[in-house]
Amino acid sequence: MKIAIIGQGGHSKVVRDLIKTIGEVEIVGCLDDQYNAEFYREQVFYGPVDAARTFTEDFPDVRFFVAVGNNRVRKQIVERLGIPDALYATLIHPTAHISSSTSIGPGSVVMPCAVINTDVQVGAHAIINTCAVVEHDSLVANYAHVSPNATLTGNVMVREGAQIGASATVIPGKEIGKWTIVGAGATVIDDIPPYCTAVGVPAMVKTKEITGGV
Ligand SMILES: CC(=O)SCCNC(=O)CCNC(=O)[C@H](O)C(C)(C)COP(=O)(O)OP(=O)(O)OC[C@H]1O[C@@H](n2cnc3c(N)ncnc32)[C@H](O)[C@@H]1OP(=O)(O)O
Repeated sequence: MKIAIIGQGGHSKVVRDLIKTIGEVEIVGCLDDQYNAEFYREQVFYGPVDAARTFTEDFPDVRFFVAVGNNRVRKQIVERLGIPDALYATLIHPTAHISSSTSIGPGSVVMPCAVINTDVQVGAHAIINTCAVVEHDSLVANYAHVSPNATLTGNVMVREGAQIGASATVIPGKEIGKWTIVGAGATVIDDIPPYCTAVGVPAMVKTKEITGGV
């Protein structure tokens, strides 16, 4: 598979490393708004994000991956490009355990040693980060991020764009509202509303966002 990576920050570095590990995937494009001109270096195309549209015409077999860690920015880029879902790659590290009954949407990545158990749904452009555990019947919706070492126990619903911070735990059956951030190390024992930040053990709502979602 040939792939064009969108975004050149820290998350992108890890994604490119994962791609090397997978093998059989060749990076043919690096797109980021830090490039204001289009050019080739060592047979790899570099250019601004919007070059992705013309890229699909020149290289119809290329798949795209938005490797931007910020959930909101990732969504904004996907919406701005309007590329069909089928042209996004789904990337899974070979050390991740994924149940055969799990579905993972386009543009999502599963990092090393993550475990995604039975009947989980992972939406599009989501991140299941290093050593995260997503237990049975849970949902990780579009643009959500389960950070390194976080644990979603059974039947947990993580709504669109929400982030579960590193090493946080959500007990069974709880819902994390869309675009909410659960702080690192939190233990969630109640539903958390959308558009807020919740921290601590047990997790309490700390700040209500005034900006809303994307
Ligand atoms: C590979 C990767 O890097 S993947 C990325 C993984 N990233 C993470 O896990 C980061 C998760 N983010 C956090 O935990 C952040 O601290 C957030 C989002 C919860 C809060 O960030 P900010 O909005 O910048 O809050 P800020 O640092 O100003 O702290 C606000 C208050 O919350 C407290 N607080 C912040 N984070 C936490 C936390 N994780 N647990 C407990 N309390 C916290 C602060 O002590 C402060 O308390 P005070 O008002 O009593 O002084």
